[in-house]
Amino acid sequence: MRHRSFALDLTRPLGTANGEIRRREGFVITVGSERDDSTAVGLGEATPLPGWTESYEACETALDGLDELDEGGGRDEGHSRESLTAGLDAESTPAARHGVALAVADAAARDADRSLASHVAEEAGIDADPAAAVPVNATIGDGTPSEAAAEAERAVAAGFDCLKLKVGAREVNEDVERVRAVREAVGEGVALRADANGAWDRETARRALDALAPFDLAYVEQPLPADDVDGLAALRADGRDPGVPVAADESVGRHGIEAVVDADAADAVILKPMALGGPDRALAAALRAWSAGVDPVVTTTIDAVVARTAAVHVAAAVPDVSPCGLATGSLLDEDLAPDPCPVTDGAVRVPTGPGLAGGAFDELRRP
Ligand SMILES: O=C(O)CCC(=O)c1ccccc1C(=O)O
Ligand SMILES: [Mg+2]
Repeated sequence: MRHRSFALDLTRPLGTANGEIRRREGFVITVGSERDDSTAVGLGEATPLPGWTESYEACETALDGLDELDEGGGRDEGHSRESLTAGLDAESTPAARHGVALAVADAAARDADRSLASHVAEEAGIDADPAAAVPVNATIGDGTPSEAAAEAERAVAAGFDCLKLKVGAREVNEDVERVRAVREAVGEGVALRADANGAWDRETARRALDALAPFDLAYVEQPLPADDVDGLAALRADGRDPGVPVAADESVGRHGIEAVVDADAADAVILKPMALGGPDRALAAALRAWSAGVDPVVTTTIDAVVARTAAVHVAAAVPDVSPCGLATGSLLDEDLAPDPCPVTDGAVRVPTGPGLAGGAFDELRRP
């Protein structure tokens, strides 16, 4: 196993209630084949986002430790590909575990000559064939009402029929005007989501949801802080008509899918493979949600192309998946490789494999 670092700037900062995301720094990870050196090299990506995952430094330390273990012991002493993943803790170093688990899964899928989606679906015990395409939402950061409306119009012109607008960075009244401007700009046929990133207290959240109800939002993501799982449950149990459905994001990362489902805290859950510790863990969480009647939505943490493509495969493995937050490649100013699944008509085509995307990342697989 090897890793090397990368840094990518966003085209412009993505404004959220929790500050701006300007730059993404992470690691590309490769693992060798178990059969011989000429076949599959698995590729992974660990792109930590503090607040959501471990720090860059903690991620690097975890990966360094694993590299040493791999070199010191070698496969003869039982350091199989799978045991690499087992050496990382998903709770304390989710991004590092994501990167390694992805590289291991990619190598296994390539060895079996099938797509990553097929591989992770089978490992998760899913019978249905993975989807050939995944619907996606456009992601619109904080900005004035006219900026938001202009971005929304551009997204709809580009084929999106589901938009997610960041809210909670300004006063509720201003966010209501932003959502109104977007709804007026795009008309009724487009699904709108809002993401408050935990910005509101209970009273403000109630006021915001009541004021946003006329605009027919598909859901508001994380209207309350991550720790207020009971508050989320109370917000959605209120029984208002029209009500605004609630999605949990940060709460899933902080307390786990089980706690969110058990508390009846959400209509939908946002699942970020990078924050949950790997494609396998994100897919398991999606199945847990799905079986409880909670709608799973897979998103990136504004990752580079390797992790973004992996998240597309995870989403493809979820039966009848709702639009996912995977159209984040355009937010980056540059990338590690050309995108093997660009967005057309509001959806991304799932690469057929083998592994992540056939030969699309061959440059990155070189030592
Ligand atoms: O869901 C999307 O559209 C894109 C992903 C996204 O919004 C996001 C990206 C990085 C960190 C947090 C979040 C979030 O959903 O809160
Ligand atoms: Mg969110």
